[in-house]
Amino acid sequence: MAKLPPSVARLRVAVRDALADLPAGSLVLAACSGGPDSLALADALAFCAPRMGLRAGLITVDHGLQDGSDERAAEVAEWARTVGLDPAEAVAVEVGSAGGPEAAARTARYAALDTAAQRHGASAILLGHTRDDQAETVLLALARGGGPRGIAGMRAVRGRYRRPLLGIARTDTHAACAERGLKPWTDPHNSDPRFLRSALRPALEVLAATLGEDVVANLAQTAALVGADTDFLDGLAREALDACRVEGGDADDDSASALDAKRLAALPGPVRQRALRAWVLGARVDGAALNHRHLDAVDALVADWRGQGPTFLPGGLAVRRSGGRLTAG
Ligand SMILES: Nc1ncnc2c1ncn2[C@@H]1O[C@H](COP(=O)(O)OP(=O)(O)OP(=O)(O)O)[C@@H](O)[C@H]1O
Repeated sequence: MAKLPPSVARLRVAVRDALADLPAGSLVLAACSGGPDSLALADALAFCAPRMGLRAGLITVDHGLQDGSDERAAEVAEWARTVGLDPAEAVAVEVGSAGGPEAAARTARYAALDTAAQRHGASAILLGHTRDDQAETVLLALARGGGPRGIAGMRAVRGRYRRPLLGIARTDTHAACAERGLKPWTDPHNSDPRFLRSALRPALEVLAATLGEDVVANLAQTAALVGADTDFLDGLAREALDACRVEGGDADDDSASALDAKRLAALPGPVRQRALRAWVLGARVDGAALNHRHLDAVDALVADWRGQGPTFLPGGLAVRRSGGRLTAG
């Protein structure tokens, strides 16, 4: 019997490990662009799922942004049927313009994937982000001053989404496609420098040439380490937040409860700042527009209190301190 190529084996092990906790009979969907990463992922899923007592399907989203994208999506769905993925669906979406082309496509894509998962009762949706994508994410977060939350990069599990390939090199997904005779589609955006990630690729190549090939793995490893620390601190912050809550504000008001400023001030900075972030996010703030300057201003009401006025957050939420209490409304 021919030996399994290492790239194919690594992908299958990664997919198997990522699905190990799912009960038998669960449906897992691969989100597949038709590109090499998610095609290799879908192929590994088609192999692993039946051997694990799981059901497996594929969703490909047609963003309608390029000529022939509908045909490409139909081809991906057709291929999926041939390898036994069921459901195998091409879903067309309308892409808006909010936040720029990449963000608008992403928003439409995730909405379509969520809807498909609900329609089919899927337990998990798999994304094909690789170790190289993770390294790019970390580099971008470092360059933008993203802080630990940004440097933690993409999470292996986020709600129903899973990323089995975060530890797998892009060279492996490409090799696996070649070994398995898969014909990935090359997204012209992936080499279009107008798109930020594409623009980062040469920067990573320079870093790898200067510091050694391990740079990509090390950046991805940094994300995993920082992610674990961040999760731990977030857990402490949630407990601390609950301990700081006091009755306050208008009983009819569904805004966040009031907080005891003195108790907050006694917390270590990293825990306090995370607790305050969790608190405002629970108070109908526009989370996507919330940045560190907003959070610093909220923190100053506790840690640098000089009788200052309210701090206004995206979405119109006002955080104020009075009578030793912090309220948001
Ligand atoms: N049109 C799409 N339909 C379904 N899923 C998609 C689509 N585009 C992206 N995805 C999912 O999101 C992941 C990340 O997409 P992105 O375009 O950033 O990645 P990529 O590294 O170019 O991956 P790929 O080689 O799979 O295209 C993909 O691996 C795939 O799981």
